[in-house]
Amino acid sequence: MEEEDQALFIQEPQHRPSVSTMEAQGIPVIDLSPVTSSNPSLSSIDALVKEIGSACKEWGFFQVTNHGVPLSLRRNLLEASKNFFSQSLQEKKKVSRDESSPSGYYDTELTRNVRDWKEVFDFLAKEPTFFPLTADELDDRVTQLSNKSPQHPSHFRDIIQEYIEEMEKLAFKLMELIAMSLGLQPKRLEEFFMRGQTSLIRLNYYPPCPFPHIALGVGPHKDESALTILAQDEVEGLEVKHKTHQEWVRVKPTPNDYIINVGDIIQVWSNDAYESVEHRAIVNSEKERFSIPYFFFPAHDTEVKPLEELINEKSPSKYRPYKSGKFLLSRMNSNFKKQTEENLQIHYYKLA
Ligand SMILES: O=C(O)CCC(=O)C(=O)O
Ligand SMILES: [Fe+2]
Repeated sequence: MEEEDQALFIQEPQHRPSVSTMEAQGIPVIDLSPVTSSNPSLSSIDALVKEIGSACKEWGFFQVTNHGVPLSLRRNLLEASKNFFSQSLQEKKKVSRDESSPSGYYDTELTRNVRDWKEVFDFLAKEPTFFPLTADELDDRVTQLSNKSPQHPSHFRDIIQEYIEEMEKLAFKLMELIAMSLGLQPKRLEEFFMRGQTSLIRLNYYPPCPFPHIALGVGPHKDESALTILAQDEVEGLEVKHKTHQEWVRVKPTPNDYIINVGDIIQVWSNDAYESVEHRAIVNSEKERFSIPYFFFPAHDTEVKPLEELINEKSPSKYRPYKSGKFLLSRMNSNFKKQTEENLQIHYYKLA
């Protein structure tokens, strides 16, 4: 990052990290071998579906083991990410994100209008990605987005593409399990992703921060995705807002597992049965930290609304429909440039 004015990063007192934050006890660790091994038994899948359902309901966050993603691939991508970010700012800026495309390098992102202490590199999972041209709900013009590729490291594009394929496989498996846990047909949610996707992978780099008590790596937010699959390195930093006692709890790094969180879209599809949970990343003054979230998104023109099977007279729809791509673009715009008003949140679509 460039030499910066500290004032830009200062969080409001209520958002500042606390030194005494507890390490989370009980974030569910779920073994996916029933769906990743070659001959699973029906009863083990049944038990898995139940575990996923209660993790989504109670936490909105869980970790998965035996997920089937080759560890070597994850290590290679982490290595490539380290190589990329270790370059000079001038080199990194050759692949800068700009207002017309969300892909590329960026070191001035905001979350809810405060600067994050981080650098990122974003890469679209599909090329081209069809996306709304503007966030205006009345404008139906569509554009095609493509990726920026750094020169260095040399195999960057191949590694990231291979990794995205693995993330997609895992995301589809998780969507099936989540659908089943809601009492839906296993493939019920797949259709939203088959016509296209706006899925995105992000390389996060959090440099050591000289004032970690007043800044954050990523400010508190909920992911706009259907779900997110996060790889963290061995340095802790992720914190999750506990659903019942509303305190921040720290997620212990598990370098071989993945952290899964329910995003805003599942919250709406499930009509609030599963909620998208607020989370943030803290920074520290000594160690750098890397993380790699994969945000799984349906086609941009997907009209997101509670699923018919899950609403009835007794439990009516809690949301008015919105277009997935419009919401995402509005958030991308407000993360890119400081706004005068509060940025768009999922509760905006909530029916009174
Ligand atoms: O770095 C982390 O652990 C979390 C990152 C995150 O929440 C995000 O990029 O949306
Ligand atoms: Fe996030």
